[in-house]
Amino acid sequence: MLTIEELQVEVGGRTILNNLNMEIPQGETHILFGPNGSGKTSLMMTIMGFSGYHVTHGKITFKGEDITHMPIHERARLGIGVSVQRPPTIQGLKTRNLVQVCGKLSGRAVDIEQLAEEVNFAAFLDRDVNHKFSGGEIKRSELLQLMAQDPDLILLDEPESGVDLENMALIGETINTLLRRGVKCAKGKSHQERIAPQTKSALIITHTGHILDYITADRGQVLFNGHLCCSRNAREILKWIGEFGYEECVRCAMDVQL
Ligand SMILES: Nc1ncnc2c1ncn2[C@@H]1O[C@H](COP(=O)(O)OP(=O)(O)OP(=O)(O)O)[C@@H](O)[C@H]1O
Repeated sequence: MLTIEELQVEVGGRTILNNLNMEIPQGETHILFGPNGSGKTSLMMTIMGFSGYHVTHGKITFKGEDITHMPIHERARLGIGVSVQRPPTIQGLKTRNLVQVCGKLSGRAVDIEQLAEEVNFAAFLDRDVNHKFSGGEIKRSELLQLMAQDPDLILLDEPESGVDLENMALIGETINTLLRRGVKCAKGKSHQERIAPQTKSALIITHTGHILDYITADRGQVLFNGHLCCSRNAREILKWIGEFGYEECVRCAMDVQL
């Protein structure tokens, strides 16, 4: 579904990503780990096509189409959706109207009230986008926009940041719904029951790994200094990072390559 080849990206005159290769097949969820400043958000912004992220080398292909220099709205139409780490406050624009715009991208009729009920967000529809929203409310607002858009590739930048444990179950359940993974999450604990095969793909950035208690990850990857240096089971990676830190994780990956 998504293929990235020899990607080099410059931000603010600095090379942030270098010779990066990545493949996310249809139906797979990949987890992206990496220390602060390693380039995770830059990678996500580049895939989505935000301005300021200049591809100086390499190619990004989505559903067989070269999207390397495609405008952001065309990528959204093609089926890429993103929840960014710190979305802006937009005073004067109601959340309802933004969700409507997202729904139009999906090309189907969207029942905004019903979607909002699913993320316990109906009371926020007539508030300005993110204006005085709490951290958890911002995440729910982002997920509601994604539910309306219904993208085939979902990019999530730290979905658990600022979310309390109870709301984390709701966030996890919503992500599973977005991914078409039928998972039931009892409040306060993770209980997974797969009903249907996943048809959507996802790339999820996490530092804490809490999201892994709620979703099923197919693969984990580690980004270090703008390079992907490890690709294997996400829980194993999380355990090693916790025990030995990123430097050791990178050293181990280099040993494997030798
Ligand atoms: N617009 C910009 N101008 C200059 N440098 C930038 C810009 N945006 C990002 N950077 C730099 O690029 C590097 C990678 O940033 P990025 O946000 O992609 O890292 P990250 O891995 O997502 O970090 P974190 O885990 O802290 O969120 C950082 O050193 C950051 O300061």
